[in-house]
Amino acid sequence: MIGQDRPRRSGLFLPASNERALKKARSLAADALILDLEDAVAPEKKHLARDAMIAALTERSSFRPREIVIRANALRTPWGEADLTAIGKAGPDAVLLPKVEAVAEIEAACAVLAHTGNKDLPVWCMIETALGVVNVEAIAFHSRVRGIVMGTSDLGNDLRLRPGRDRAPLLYALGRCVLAARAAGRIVLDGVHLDMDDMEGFLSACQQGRDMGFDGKTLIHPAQIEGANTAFGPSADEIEAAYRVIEAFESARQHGSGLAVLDGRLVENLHVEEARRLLAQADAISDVQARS
Ligand SMILES: CC(C)(COP(=O)(O)OP(=O)(O)OC[C@H]1O[C@@H](n2cnc3c(N)ncnc32)[C@H](O)[C@@H]1OP(=O)(O)O)[C@@H](O)C(=O)NCCC(=O)NCCSC(=O)C[C@H](O)C(=O)O
Ligand SMILES: [Mg+2]
Repeated sequence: MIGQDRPRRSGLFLPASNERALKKARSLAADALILDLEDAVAPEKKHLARDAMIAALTERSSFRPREIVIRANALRTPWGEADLTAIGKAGPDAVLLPKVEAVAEIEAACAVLAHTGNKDLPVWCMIETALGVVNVEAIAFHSRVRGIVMGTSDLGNDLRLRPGRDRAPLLYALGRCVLAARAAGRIVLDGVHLDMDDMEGFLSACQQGRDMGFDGKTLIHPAQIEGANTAFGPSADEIEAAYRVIEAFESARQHGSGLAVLDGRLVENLHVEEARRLLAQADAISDVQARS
């Protein structure tokens, strides 16, 4: 696993062709910026977006500590090969492949990247079709894949479902993708909430995604960043509870027991692992904040 230690609570999409958004992004508290060359960019602006992406990456230090991920067009489109060639040369933190349905697409993308001399670029895959969900286990376990990102809008369309406010019709696909990503040790990000005026619905979707095990959520507007960072980051109460769990367990170990009881609840090794993971995430967030 590479770079799994950094926070990915919020992954903000922005069209690479949007100069104002690119400028704004340098001041935003998103953990990752996903510069889009795909669906947010009109066909006549694809070249412009690619050039803007290359220019942005020559100034990458101005975006730090944010992770920079570029979403390419698929290789089956007229722009995919040129996108991957430019991305391979520019060297972002990761490339995001859209609408991945089979391992062969990852191999083909990696072959284009390798032609540029970039053989190690982490690959994130969007799962946003029925076939993608069916093949998500093989996709997640591919050795170059580091992240799985849900494309819930395209997926809903492909499945012909109506997500509703509670997203119940999407839950099987979301859960299956979390399962595959966790089994393979990958990052996994939830899909976007398109209604920018519906903050209540957005926050509820963040909580649902957090409860399901997602690392974070993809976003479309700066106003969504704070809610995602709060929902997917540990709260002050959780941090305090984590310290207490570790302390209680270590004290029990010193007295020769493999179990502790804290506030009437059993504490086992797995809870200590969970507490240490939470504290490591809190440290990673503090580190990012200190570098902002
Ligand atoms: C939707 C938007 C076009 C709205 O933009 P705008 O009209 O500029 O909004 P505001 O006036 O409210 O913006 C206020 C300031 O914030 C900046 N801004 C806005 N959006 C972003 C952004 N995403 N990243 C960075 N900065 C942003 C504006 O520039 C204003 O700042 P300033 O200039 O200083 O005043 C726009 O939000 C947008 O384009 N959002 C992203 C859309 C996108 O990328 N969509 C594709 C990804 S989602 C997807 O594809 C779904 C997936 O594949 C699936 O299938 O589910
Ligand atoms: Mg999509």
